[in-house]
Parts: sequence; C-alpha cells; structure tokens
Amino acid sequence: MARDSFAREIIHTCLEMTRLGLNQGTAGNVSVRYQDGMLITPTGIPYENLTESHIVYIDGDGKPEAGKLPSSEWRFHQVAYHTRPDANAVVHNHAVNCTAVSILNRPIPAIHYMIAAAGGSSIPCAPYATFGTKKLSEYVAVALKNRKATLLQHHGMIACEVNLQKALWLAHEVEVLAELYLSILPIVEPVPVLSDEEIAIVLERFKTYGLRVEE
Ligand SMILES: C[C@H](O)[C@@H](O)[C@@H](O)C(=O)COP(=O)(O)O
Ligand SMILES: [Zn+2]
Repeated sequence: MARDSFAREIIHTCLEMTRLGLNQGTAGNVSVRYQDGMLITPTGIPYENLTESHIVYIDGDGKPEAGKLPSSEWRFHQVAYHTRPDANAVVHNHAVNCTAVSILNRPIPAIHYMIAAAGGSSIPCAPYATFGTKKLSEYVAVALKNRKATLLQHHGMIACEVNLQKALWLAHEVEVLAELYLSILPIVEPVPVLSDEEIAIVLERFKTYGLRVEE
C-alpha cells in the first residue's frame, strides 16, 4: 500500500480509538510496518488535529525522517515488529479497564474463551517503566513474545495484529475482557477460568474461523 493510504488508515484508527472510548486527549499511538521500518503517529498531537503530513517514517535503525517528531513510544512499536514477524500494525492506548487491571499488576486470566484472540490463555502485564524508555520496550519484548497483546503496568495496553483494522479490533476486545474481569473480581476471587485444554481448542478453531463454511 502507498504511504498516503497508510497515513490515512493510521489517522482513521486513532479517531476510531476515541470513538470506541478506548482513548482520550493525546494518549496512545498507532503504527504500521512500512518498508524496513514503520509509519507512526507524531508525539503529543490530539487525534482530531492529525493530518497525513504529521505521520512519521522511522527507518529500520530507529532514525525518524528529518523535521518530524515521532511518538515517544516508537521504541516499543519497533520492538513489537521485531518480536512478532506476524504483526504489521501496533495500537497503544490508555483504555480505562485495561489500565485499571494494569494497576492491580495482574494478567487477565482465561475468564472468557475470547482471551485466545491474543494468542493464549492469558493477557500478560508488562512491568512498569517510564514511558518512552528502552527499559519499557525491553519489558514489552518479553510480554509480546507469545502474545499479540499486553497490559502495561500503571499505563495502558498494546495490541498488534496483521493489519490496523485487526489491531484495533483486538485492542477493543482486550478492553472488553478487562471490563469483564473487573466486574467479576468483587464477587469471586480467584475468578473461575477456562482450562488450558479448552483454550487450546479455541486457538485451533481460530485458525480457520471465518475462512470457510463450518461443518
Ligand atoms: C506521556 C505519554 O502520553 C505516554 O503515555 C505515551 O505512552 C502515550 O500514550 C502518548 O505519547 P505520544 O503522544 O508521544 O505518542
Ligand atoms: Zn501511553
């Protein structure tokens, strides 16, 4: 796809994050894999003010194009693409329920089979490090090794997928799971969870879900 089409798609994804209630203000950022690097949102610009010319190209060595300031979180986007060759898009936000669970410093357990959408039986919580730091990106690399999404302790969440539409969908799905988890916690703890065997069955089914007529 051409750069300007990707830039438009990035801005659309940012605005959708706000519309879906996943983000507010200048929190969050979005990128797509592009050439040997990525295209990413700029730092500190409210989504409603974004234009295509704000979107920044960062090359494979982490060098942004001249005259533009990329998201302060470009390092964890870069790490996500290195860690997950299957990922072509990365979405980060401060969705309220994800962030609340991250403050508890817990993974989201297998309370619902849709947990498998993130690639396994739980969604991890990467340890806290200051935003924009190499340390934070190192924690993200570990968390995303076997998952497409992670919480960030005292911060928010990250989702990565094959394209922007799916990354946004996954981010929304994780927020719904976080909301469910928080609604159950005051009633019963530990919360009832699905077994690893049941999640393995769902993971297998997801490989073909929506691709053919089910028998
Ligand atoms: C302080 C920032 O808001 C930080 O939380 C960062 O993670 C974020 O979400 C937005 O930063 P950018 O505007 O630099 O992408
Ligand atoms: Zn953030």
